Amino acid sequence: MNDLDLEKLRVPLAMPSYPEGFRSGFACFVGRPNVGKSTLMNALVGQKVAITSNRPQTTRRTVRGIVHRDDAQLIVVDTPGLHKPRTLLGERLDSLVRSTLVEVDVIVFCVPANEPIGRGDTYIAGELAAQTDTPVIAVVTKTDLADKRQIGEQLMAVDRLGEWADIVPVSADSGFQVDTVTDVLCGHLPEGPPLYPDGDLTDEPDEMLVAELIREASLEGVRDELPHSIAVVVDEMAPRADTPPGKELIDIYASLYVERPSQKAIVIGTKGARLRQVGSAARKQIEGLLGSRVYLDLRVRVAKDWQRDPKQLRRLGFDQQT
Ligand SMILES: Nc1nc2c(ncn2[C@@H]2O[C@H](COP(=O)(O)OP(=O)(O)OP(=O)(O)O)[C@@H](O)[C@H]2O)c(=O)[nH]1
Repeated sequence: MNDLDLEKLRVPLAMPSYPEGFRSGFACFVGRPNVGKSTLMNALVGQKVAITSNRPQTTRRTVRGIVHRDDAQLIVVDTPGLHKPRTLLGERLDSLVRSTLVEVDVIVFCVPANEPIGRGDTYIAGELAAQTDTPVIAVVTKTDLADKRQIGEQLMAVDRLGEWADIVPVSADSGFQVDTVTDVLCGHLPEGPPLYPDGDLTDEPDEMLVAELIREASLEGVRDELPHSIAVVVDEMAPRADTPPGKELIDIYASLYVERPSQKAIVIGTKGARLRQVGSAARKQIEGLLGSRVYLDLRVRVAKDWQRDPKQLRRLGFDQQT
């Protein structure tokens, strides 16, 4: 997992010209798990770059999506949900979030419209109040799941939680106010040239996106603590040599790590049926992402208690973020 070196990214591209008053910069989303951060980011960018699921703490890595407009370029940084750390992985995720907060131009604090404000929201609002350098936009998400009165009450409740530069209700699902969120965020960016070439949607390496798609497929239908025990690493990814034109194929070898042998049995399923389903669902998504046919070789391995073991965390790519 790479630490974000936003300063390095601020080196402008050698652009021939850009309009007077063009703005560019970074926004990051915070909020407790499952409030819709990844879904909203995908809606802003217009393509699936961060995986989503209905299980809390799906996002473990910082994923960037890039929104291109005629007058601005907004780079969206998605972070894991801030939560009270229980494991070493949790601690590292929290410090990743904190280090991201100070480097962006605007912070988006997400609270869902359809759930009462809870301790998690209050905790994060307190963390945000402790920093005064970066403006915070409060966003009330999932408005399609609440009625008008509920949304109004939630907007007032969120207003009472802290000092926000703006409060915007939005639904990533229906598209309600998604453009307004982009407008408000772009308004907080400094003036400057585009930082990414036109058309780039993310700077995540393909291997990372592929690993996330496999992890997303493996989360379908698993229960309890298992989702947090799954990590995916792409071991090898390369176009197959000597394929005739039109028959190109990319070979991908990936390992799906769990923490205990009992979990391995669950992931593999009876006679390998579950793993085959996961492989086939992931392959379809990866083929869409890469625009090529894919051969996917998926192995399940046990990395005992990896969430608590610094050496294993390093091997699974969670080491460089603190
Ligand atoms: N109806 C509705 N559902 C939504 C909306 N946005 C997100 N969801 C659902 O809410 C769940 C969580 O969404 P995510 O985008 O993964 O949430 P997150 O905040 O990124 O979650 P973590 O990765 O756990 O921090 C998923 O099942 C989404 O489909 C929305 O606008 N409307």
